[in-house]
Amino acid sequence: PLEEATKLKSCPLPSISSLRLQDFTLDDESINDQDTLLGTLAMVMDLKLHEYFNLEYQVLCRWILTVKKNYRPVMYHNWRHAFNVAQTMYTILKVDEFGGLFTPEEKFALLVACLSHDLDHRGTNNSFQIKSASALAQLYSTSTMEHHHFDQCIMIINSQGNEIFGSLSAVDYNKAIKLVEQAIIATDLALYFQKRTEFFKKTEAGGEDWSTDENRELLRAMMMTACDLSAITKPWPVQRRTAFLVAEEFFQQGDLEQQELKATPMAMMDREKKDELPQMQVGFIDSVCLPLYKAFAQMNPKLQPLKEGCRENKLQWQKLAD
Ligand SMILES: CCCCn1ccc(=O)c2c(N)nc(-c3ccccc3)cc21
Ligand SMILES: [Zn+2]
Repeated sequence: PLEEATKLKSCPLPSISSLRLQDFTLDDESINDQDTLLGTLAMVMDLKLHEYFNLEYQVLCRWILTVKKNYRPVMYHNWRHAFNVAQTMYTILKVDEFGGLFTPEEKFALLVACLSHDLDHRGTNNSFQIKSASALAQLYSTSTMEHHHFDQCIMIINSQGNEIFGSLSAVDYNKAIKLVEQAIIATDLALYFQKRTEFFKKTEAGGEDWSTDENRELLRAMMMTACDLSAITKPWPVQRRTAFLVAEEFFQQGDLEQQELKATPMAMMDREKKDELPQMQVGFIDSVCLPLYKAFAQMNPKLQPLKEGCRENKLQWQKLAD
């Protein structure tokens, strides 16, 4: 039978505007599975990355299909989440002042990392790996899931017919892989908390030189978090739906902790406390999300929609909490 990648390769690409891929308010529910694949192809092609890496189109198609297949059908950390994160990253990179800061290698690494950053997620977080002494926790004691996601990403990139970095020299291949690793590991929120104070100081002070290697690495890491959490910035109906998916995934972990680990889950994972969700959402927005989107809005007014969307959702959750 005709290979899936060959079928995908023969499909005409939708335009960026027809799928609204350059909108921060994009609701992925409006896009069918096939179009998430074509939309990903369209974003990579639009950034002219295939030319720069003389990427064979068939290899790019096969790689995207393999990545999508390696996401599990969990409530939140599934392929759709990876696609949404990549679409937000693409939209940020299309803001000239941001796109202009990064080389084609960095842009491709960021998109590859967004699409790969939660590969093979089981719907449980790092602390669950440690508490359950999972095989993954035996392998990686810190940023456990993030190291596994990177491991899966490399396994796919090195598997036959999926070698998207296949045309690179050994030196350039290692540089690309290092950029992807930094970006995927950066999605561990524990590392975001460690690095964000330095980032906020630099964005508040203004006049920072973001072209230095150190600052570009910091900025790439903060962009990964901003994209990873970007569901919190979406129009209310989209955010509300996503929040319930996240909460349900958390509750399923809480169920596992009670049944298998005989442990008491934390409030955010305890379905007996689901009435506290609106208040927890307000706390999450205030402590984790808003400061980050405010910093990005300070860097460039074209990123205001992220901050405004996040603020609007806080108001909506606050109303439900009162
Ligand atoms: C695994 C990390 C997920 C982070 N995350 C990404 C995007 C989101 O939209 C949301 C959301 N709406 N809510 C939460 C949340 C739910 C209950 C208690 C505390 C926070 C988390 C979240
Ligand atoms: Zn994620």
